[in-house]
Amino acid sequence: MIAILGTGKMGEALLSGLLRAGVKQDEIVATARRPERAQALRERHGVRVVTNSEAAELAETLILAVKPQDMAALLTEIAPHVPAGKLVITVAAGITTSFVEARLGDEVPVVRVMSNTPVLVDEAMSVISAGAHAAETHLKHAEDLLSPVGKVLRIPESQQDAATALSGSGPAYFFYLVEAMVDAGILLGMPRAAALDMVTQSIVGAAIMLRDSGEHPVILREAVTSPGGTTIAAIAELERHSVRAAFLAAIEAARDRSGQLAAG
Ligand SMILES: NC(=O)C1=CN([C@@H]2O[C@H](COP(=O)(O)OP(=O)(O)OC[C@H]3O[C@@H](n4cnc5c(N)ncnc54)[C@H](OP(=O)(O)O)[C@@H]3O)[C@@H](O)[C@H]2O)C=CC1
Ligand SMILES: O=C(O)[C@@H]1CCC=N1
Repeated sequence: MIAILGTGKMGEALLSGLLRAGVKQDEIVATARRPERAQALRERHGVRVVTNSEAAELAETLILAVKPQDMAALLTEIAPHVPAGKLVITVAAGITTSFVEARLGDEVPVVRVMSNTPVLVDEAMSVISAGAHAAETHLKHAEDLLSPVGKVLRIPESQQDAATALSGSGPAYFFYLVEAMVDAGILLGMPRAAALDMVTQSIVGAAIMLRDSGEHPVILREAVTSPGGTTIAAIAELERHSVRAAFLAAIEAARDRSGQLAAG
């Protein structure tokens, strides 16, 4: 039995992914804080919604997906129900495996995961790291759960905050870029729907080329950039506005914020 504790946006995305991957409805339970949220989860997914302590008792694998600020309270609540035999998987920015181990007891195997919202379309990027008591079997189990909903990479826990900044938050940067490009289309007099179509298809095409061609992004960009042409006129403006430096600073800020989150 798998339990998802704190089934909000990310928890529900994982829940739906596990169901699509073939986990049966009676092999998974969820928890929620508000009755209306519990009802919505039951109606949408046909799973049982139980209390946190029931979930911790029932399941061998616990996926904790509350906000970082809510993690300490949740761990205190479930601690009496989590013996060393259970696997605890966290999906929370900034929450270290030692933070969890300190509250659940010494021997509990913990795997820290940072995934992202494309889990909803089976295209997640999930990075995983083992806590002090997580063995190869625990990492493998976490990989098996996450692989059907996207790509999984093992990384040292010291890189988790950086990964949170890059791929956990990553989709938001692309949505932001799309918004900005659609605004540019509007500025040029393009109807909004047409601009959104053009930008969306461009980002999908570019993403698939990047993933499937194996080419370096510089090569792909150079192939679009004709001497004296339109693309270089745009890139000159991006450079003039220090867009690359803005990305470096932004992602560094996200990494730093991830490191602060466990403190609340
Ligand atoms: N959104 C994203 O793109 C990503 C988020 N994450 C991580 O996932 C985690 C969840 O984020 P997200 O899904 O966006 O946040 P949400 O607020 O949507 O989900 C958290 C859910 O947990 C519920 N909750 C809080 N405390 C308890 C409790 N004690 N018992 C049961 N349920 C509880 C909340 O209830 P209520 O609805 O009442 O507030 C809420 O539904 C975070 O730690 C975040 O860092 C990771 C990767 C990407
Ligand atoms: O913004 C956040 O804190 C979460 C973590 C990664 C993506 N969203």
